[in-house]
Amino acid sequence: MMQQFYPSVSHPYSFELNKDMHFSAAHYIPADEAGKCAKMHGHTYHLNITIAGDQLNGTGFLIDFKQLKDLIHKRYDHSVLNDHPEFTETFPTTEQLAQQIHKLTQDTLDRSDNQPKCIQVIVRETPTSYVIYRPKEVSS
Ligand SMILES: Nc1nc2c(c(=O)[nH]1)N=C([C@H](O)[C@H](O)COP(=O)(O)OP(=O)(O)OP(=O)(O)O)CN2
Ligand SMILES: [Zn+2]
Repeated sequence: MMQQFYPSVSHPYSFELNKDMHFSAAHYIPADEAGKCAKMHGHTYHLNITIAGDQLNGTGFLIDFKQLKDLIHKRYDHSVLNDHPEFTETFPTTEQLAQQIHKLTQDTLDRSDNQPKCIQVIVRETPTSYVIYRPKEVSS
C-alpha cells in the first residue's frame, strides 16, 4: 500500500496528515465461519492513518509521524494479535483491528494541546483485502 492513492475522507479541517506503516503479526479467528482463518497464520499488515486538525503544536506538527509509528508498530509488530487485551473479548478481524488502531491513536491525540482528530484508518490484511474505519462523529 506504500506510495499509493487511498480512498479519501472529506472533512472541514485545514491540515491533513497521512502516515503509512506496516507490521507483521499472527492471528486466528476462532469462529466457524472463518474457515481456514480459524488456524493461526500471519500477515504483513499495511496501514494508512489519516489525522486532521486546524491547530499545530509548538513544533509545527499535527503530530510527529514518528510518534504515530511508535504507537502502533511497537505494540503489534511480531506479536500474536489475539494475545493483546483489546482482543480478549473480540476477534482480531481486519475490521476490529482498524477500530482498535483508531482508538489507540485518538486516545493519544486527545492528550495533545492542539487536539487533532484521527478521521480514517485503513488496514490492508492481504493484497486483495482491506478495511476502512471512519469514526461516526468527528467533533472539532
Ligand atoms: N470481513 C472479513 N473477512 C475475513 C477476514 C477479516 O478480517 N474480515 N479475515 C480473513 C482471514 O484472516 C484471511 O487471512 C484473509 O482472507 P482472504 O482475503 O480471503 O485471503 P486469501 O489470500 O485467501 O484471499 P484471495 O481471495 O485468494 O486473494 C478471512 N475473511
Ligand atoms: Zn488472517
